[in-house]
This record gives sequence, C-alpha cells and structure tokens, in this order.
Amino acid sequence: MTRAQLFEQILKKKSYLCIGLDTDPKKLPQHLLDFEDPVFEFNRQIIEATADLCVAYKPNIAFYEAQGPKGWVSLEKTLEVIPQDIFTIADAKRGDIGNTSELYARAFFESMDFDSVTVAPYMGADSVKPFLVKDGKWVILLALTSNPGSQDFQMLKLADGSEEYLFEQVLRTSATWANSDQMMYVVGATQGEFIERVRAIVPDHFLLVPGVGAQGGSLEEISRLGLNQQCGLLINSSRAIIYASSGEDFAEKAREAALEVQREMEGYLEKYVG
Ligand SMILES: O=c1ccn([C@@H]2O[C@H](COP(=O)(O)O)[C@@H](O)[C@H]2O)c(=O)[nH]1
Repeated sequence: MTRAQLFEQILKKKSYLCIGLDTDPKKLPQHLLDFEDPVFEFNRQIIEATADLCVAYKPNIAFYEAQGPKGWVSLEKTLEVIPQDIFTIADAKRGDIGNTSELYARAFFESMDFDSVTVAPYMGADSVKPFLVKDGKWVILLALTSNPGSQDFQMLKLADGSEEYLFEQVLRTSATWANSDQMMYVVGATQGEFIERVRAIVPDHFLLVPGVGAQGGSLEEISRLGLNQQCGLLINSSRAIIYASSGEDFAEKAREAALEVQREMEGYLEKYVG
C-alpha cells in the first residue's frame, strides 16, 4: 500500500487506529475453543467487528510463532480475511546480516503478503536495506520503544558532545536509507516527552505508536505532538481492544472499545490535520 492510499483510508475512516492482533490462545473466550482454529475464529470476528474503524491491523508474530506450524496457518488465514484496503503490519522485529534479511523480507512480503514489517536497527544499513526492495512495502524501524528497557541503549547520550540520544542518530542515519514512502518508525506512546525531538528529525514520516491502552500512553499527547499534514501516525492498541471482554460478546465489546478510540481520533484529525 502506498502512502497516498494509506492517507486516503485515514481520511475516509476518520481514524488512524491500528488494532494489534496479539491473540493469545490462553485468553480466548471459552465458546471459541470448539472451533477447528480458535485463534483464526477470534481474529476473524474481531476483524469483522472493527474493520470500518481502523486503518491497520498488526499481528504480533510472536503470538503465532509460539504455536508452531498451526500458528503460521492461523496467521495466513487471518491475513486473507483482512480487507485489501487495510494496511497490514507484521510485528516481527527482524533484521540480520544481508542475505538472511533477504529471506525475512521474502517471508513477510512474498510468502505472506504483508504491507510492512517491523525491523530492528541495531545491525545497521545492510540488515535493513533488503526489506526496502519493493514499492508499497514498508520497513517500520524500531526507534524509541515503549518499554522501560528503551532507557538502556536508545536513550544513551552520544559521546560526540552533541547532546543527541542514540535513538536520534538512528532516525537521522536511517532516514538516508529510504524516504517517507517506504520507511516508518516505531515510537512508543509512553515516550510523549520525546515526540517533538522525533518530529524535528523526521517531520514527514509515519510513526507507528504502540503503548496506548494497556501500557498507559496518552492518545491526546501523541496526537497533539505527533500529527502532521498527512496524519503521520498509526496508533496501535492491542489488549485494550481485543480483550475488552472475555465472554461471548468479545467482538461487540472490541468494537465499542475501538469506536471510542476512533471518535477521539476524529476530533484530533479535525483539530490538527484539518
Ligand atoms: O515499542 C514497542 C514496540 C512494539 N510493541 C508491541 O505493540 C503491541 C502493544 O500491545 P498493547 O496490548 O496495546 O500494549 C504489542 O504487540 C507489543 O509487542 C510495543 O508495545 N512497544
């Protein structure tokens, strides 16, 4: 999917919500356990209930890999029922030496038809560039993550006396590898105080922002500081939406939770994007 197509969907749905399909077999409603593939059935019903309210779905690959071969089957079936006009993110956090990264890229962009994959920057240019080979396929690079461990490396000050953090150098250097039509960045919603520093380096890029909902990040703060003229944000919420209820009404309650976020986003789009 191109940037223009993504922005068109955002304007049409008045939403920049990404729903995380972090589907844990242990958290499935009891009544789904009789289905042949309960994980797929859960995802199918969540997608059916929320597709008009979000512009992206982000299955976290760990939840599927952990199930062995049947998890990959659930993932492939899930991808097939996501409507074509919705952006898909394989949250896999890959990256390796070049020839191995090429195979990861083939796994997510060819064997499966994801629009994007999350990639770790730590191994540098040759580990990221193999993912940047096709128009309409995106790298979402980890820049400033939402977890407490982001302090350990990402927030280290560079030794060059510039007062920059390592995550700022990651943004600056990686922005020369691909433009904002192929590269997005992960910036945690729990990092609101640094959004202006991120936007000073990458004003035009889309940011994938996990960490609202269960992790407590502020949708208002991220939207106020992070929205740009083409929206530039995909805000992810996983648990707070897909596990809004553990009962038979799980899809209905997921829709209610997604609707609440979408309505708030509609207000921010009017206020900050126009
Ligand atoms: O910095 C990061 C990068 C990725 N994630 C992932 O996003 C979702 C968040 O789930 P919630 O239930 O909404 O907290 C999950 O898949 C994480 O692995 C992140 O949280 N932070």
